[in-house]
Amino acid sequence: MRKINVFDTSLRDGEQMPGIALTVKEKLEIARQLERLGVDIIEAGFPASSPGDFQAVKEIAETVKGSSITGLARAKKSDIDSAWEALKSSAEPRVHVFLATSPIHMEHKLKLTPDQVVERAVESVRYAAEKFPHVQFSAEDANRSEWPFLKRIIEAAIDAGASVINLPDTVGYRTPEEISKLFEFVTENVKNIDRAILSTHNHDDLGMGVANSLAAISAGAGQVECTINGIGERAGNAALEEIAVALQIRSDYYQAKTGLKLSELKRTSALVSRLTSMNVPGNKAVVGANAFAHESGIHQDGMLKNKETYEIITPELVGATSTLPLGKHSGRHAFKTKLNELGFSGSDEKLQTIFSAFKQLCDKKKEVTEDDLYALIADATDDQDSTAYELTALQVTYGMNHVPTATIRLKKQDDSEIEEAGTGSGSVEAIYNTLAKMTGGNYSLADYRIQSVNGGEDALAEVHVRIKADDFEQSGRGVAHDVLEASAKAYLHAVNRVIARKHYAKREMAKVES
Ligand SMILES: CC(=O)SCCNC(=O)CCNC(=O)[C@H](O)C(C)(C)COP(=O)(O)OP(=O)(O)OC[C@H]1O[C@@H](n2cnc3c(N)ncnc32)[C@H](O)[C@@H]1OP(=O)(O)O
Ligand SMILES: CC(C)C(=O)C(=O)O
Repeated sequence: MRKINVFDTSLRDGEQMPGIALTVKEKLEIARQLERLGVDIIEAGFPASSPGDFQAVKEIAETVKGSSITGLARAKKSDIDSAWEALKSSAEPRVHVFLATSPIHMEHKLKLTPDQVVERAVESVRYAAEKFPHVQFSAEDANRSEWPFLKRIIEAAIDAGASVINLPDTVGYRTPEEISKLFEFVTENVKNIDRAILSTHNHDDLGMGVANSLAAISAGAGQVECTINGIGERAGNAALEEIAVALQIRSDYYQAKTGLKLSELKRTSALVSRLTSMNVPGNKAVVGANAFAHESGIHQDGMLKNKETYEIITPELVGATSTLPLGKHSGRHAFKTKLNELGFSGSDEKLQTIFSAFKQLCDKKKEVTEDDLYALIADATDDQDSTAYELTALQVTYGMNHVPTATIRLKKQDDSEIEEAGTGSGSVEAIYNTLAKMTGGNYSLADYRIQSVNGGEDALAEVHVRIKADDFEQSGRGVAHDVLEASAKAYLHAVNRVIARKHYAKREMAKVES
């Protein structure tokens, strides 16, 4: 098995993604996690580009010692000097010098002739090699460059001191077959290539970033450049987690491995997503929320019988867990398993009744939660406790310099009514204090959210609450034209559900004991 060096550029090319700007502290936090993940080289930034990036690269170089740290520099002495100042304290100072080699970049962007580009590359690599023990040279837009010119500049860069040669597909233009041919050409024709490691760096404009990286590895690349969650300029870079897991799962095919601790992938993805505010799509390979979620009945049945029927990656490998979410496409096997987990041990007939109600609910609701399942169980098991209390009257007095007071009347299951008044520092708190007193529960409010239904002046208020009761939390929902009435209903809904849940658990326990 060949060892492939993983070069993570989330903090440099990844940060070039529109909408991302990381602080020094955030970059440091990500770098520490990349080190934990076992990344070989972390490209921490572009020191000459801003004082903030300089500082981030410097602090990462000073603190992260388990991975090699590098920084980007144009083919310019001042950029290389800046990189040296930022990186000199790192364990193995390493710089990444780049210069474009495609006709369009040389002529229109750099305004240099090919000869001038070679001269500038050699001068810069030589200057960098006087300071840094490791110099990487990237031929920007290599994949749209002319091959004889690439051969010439790569040989010159290696002779000038580059030990890594990167051939990026800067604009994500190539196909896997074309990338393979380029790497084969370079391996076979560059006369001093045995003195350098070849690296691949691919963008995802045509959705082939990962496939191109894997093709380059097959064709001889010893280093792969990628980012967590595939963040990066435009459509992003090749995703590190996808490359790493493909190499692991298909090691029979690629005959190559990385030194990554794959069980850190999910955590790393979540951290990068949180700090960059870039959501990971649910269907994203390896780290998406659905990557190990099986909803359809036939798949769930297969999974329950043998996980290998539908899972080629064990979720534990990447630090995730598999789930069988219940929804419109689920079948009886998974439904029964879930209900048993929730403590249901009723007859098959009861189960069938609950399953039918569940299927009807799925046609109305996108997501069926555990609370919904408890409610379905309670309904089907003749549990009348699901509405232990009903709100029949509510009055709230509020005024500046007055203590808000709520007066509430509730109807109990035996049709008797109770009334109580209570205060709070605000109107909602007054209602909740009063309801807690009346229902006798020891509840604390864990979450309170309000939204309007339909908008407009006559919009309904919809309130969602979560209350904490003993060792679990229970949600409740209330809708009314008035915000305070919706708030009271939501709280009472949650209390009724707590009571129903406790009764259900008690009855199941009694069944087990008898
Ligand atoms: C493929 C890539 O991802 S490359 C990395 C791209 N990343 C970034 O650009 C992010 C950070 N960049 C920046 O903050 C700024 O662009 C800076 C600080 C680097 C430069 O800013 P400015 O001096 O204002 O220049 P500006 O960005 O407008 O133009 C780039 C200049 O660098 C030149 N240049 C571009 N690449 C290179 C290179 N590899 N080597 C030398 N010069 C280069 C351009 O030709 C242009 O030069 P000119 O001013 O003589 O026309
Ligand atoms: C600097 C180089 C490697 C780059 O980011 C690219 O070509 O995409």
